[in-house]
Amino acid sequence: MDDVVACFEYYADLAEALDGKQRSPISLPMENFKSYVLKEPIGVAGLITAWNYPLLMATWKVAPSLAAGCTAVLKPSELASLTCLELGAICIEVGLPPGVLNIITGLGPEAGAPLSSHPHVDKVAFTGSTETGKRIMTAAAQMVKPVSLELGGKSPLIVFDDVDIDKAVEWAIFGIFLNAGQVCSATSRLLLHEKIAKQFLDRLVAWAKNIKISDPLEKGCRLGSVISEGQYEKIKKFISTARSEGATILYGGARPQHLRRGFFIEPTIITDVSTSMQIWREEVFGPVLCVKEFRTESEAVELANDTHYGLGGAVISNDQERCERISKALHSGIVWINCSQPTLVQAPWGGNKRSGFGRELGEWGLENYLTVKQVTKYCSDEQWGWYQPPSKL
Ligand SMILES: NC(=O)C1=CN([C@@H]2O[C@H](COP(=O)(O)OP(=O)(O)OC[C@H]3O[C@@H](n4cnc5c(N)ncnc54)[C@H](O)[C@@H]3O)[C@@H](O)[C@H]2O)C=CC1
Ligand SMILES: C[N+](C)(C)CCCC(=O)O
Repeated sequence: MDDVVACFEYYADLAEALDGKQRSPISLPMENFKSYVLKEPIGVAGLITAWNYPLLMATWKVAPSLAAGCTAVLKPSELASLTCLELGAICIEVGLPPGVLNIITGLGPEAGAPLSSHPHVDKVAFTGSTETGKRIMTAAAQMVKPVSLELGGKSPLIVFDDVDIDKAVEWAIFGIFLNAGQVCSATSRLLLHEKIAKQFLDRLVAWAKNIKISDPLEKGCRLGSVISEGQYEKIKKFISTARSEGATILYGGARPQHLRRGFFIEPTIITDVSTSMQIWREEVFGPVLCVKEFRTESEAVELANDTHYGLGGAVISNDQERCERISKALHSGIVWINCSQPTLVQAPWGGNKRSGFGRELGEWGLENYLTVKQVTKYCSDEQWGWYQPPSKL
């Protein structure tokens, strides 16, 4: 909720600053023309979001689209619509004019698809799976409608041998078990320097054992159930496929013994992974971490970039120059150094490759909903002079 509030406050400030940025002059190499730029709302924004951070993901789109001066139609996930409906109620309470923010609920094909293909929707911003992202892009293409897509990921976390083990282990845990791993940017592939691998894995298991798994409403809960039975079954299938492909389930992999009901899965750590395995290649969207070892920096980078995705990436090392080098080498839209997941509303958020394109948050998030208009004025008193003037007689 704090992040939701911070996001609305941030874009309220950017909305005010936008007026001051209008008519910004373009420097030209001649005097008889003057040009400036207007930034105008793109029109009606269609906003389609997923269930994993339902209110926050909606806010990342609603706040900048309204700040840009657009009207918006929000279609939250059918699995988690209530907080967005509550946002609608708050908008009425605070006097947002009717029609500025519209919220429609329903299934993807019935409510989301018509929004992405509708001729009166001028832009679609989407967060969700890569498969749905492709469908939305295809539908929007028929109207030559701009889209921004924030899709899945299989983000790497590289840990070198010069780190404080417990500090790094905590980031590794936070990077994959936060929100039960249902995070697009989760660092779900851990790359460990071979010199510390054994010690690191021992501590990782010790920390994983210590995670409080419970009803999320219970105080101190750090791992709740996953969203649905479908997701639960999908995650279990990923784990059983990893096992059948020859990987080792080092820890977890099953329902916690103290929780008989609910879609709970233990924090799961998988080793003996090869790069052809499904668990290395595909997004699980659950509390499942796969681990590989590396010897050299270049091997670490090669393994980190061995994915069709490109949302996040992280490196933990005490060698700051190495961290900078790796930040440049990673093919992703976000790099965390000596941490994983902290998200700042001021900084751009989004991915490359099959993780999508376009950036949310920061000033880039506002640009998503603005179109750029150049205004060019001829300011000479002279005749233009391209054609021969006809005789005045
Ligand atoms: N990377 C990410 O942020 C997320 C990834 N996922 C992954 O995707 C898998 C499926 O989860 P879903 O919730 O079904 O994700 P999804 O991508 O199908 O749904 C996200 C949103 O798109 C809408 N939608 C679905 N089909 C649509 C269509 N044809 N046109 C327009 N809108 C459409 C849905 O109603 C929902 O609001 C999960 O198991 C997970 O692995 C899910 C949520 C977020
Ligand atoms: C804020 N954060 C990083 C925990 C989640 C952002 C949304 C996502 O990547 O699923």
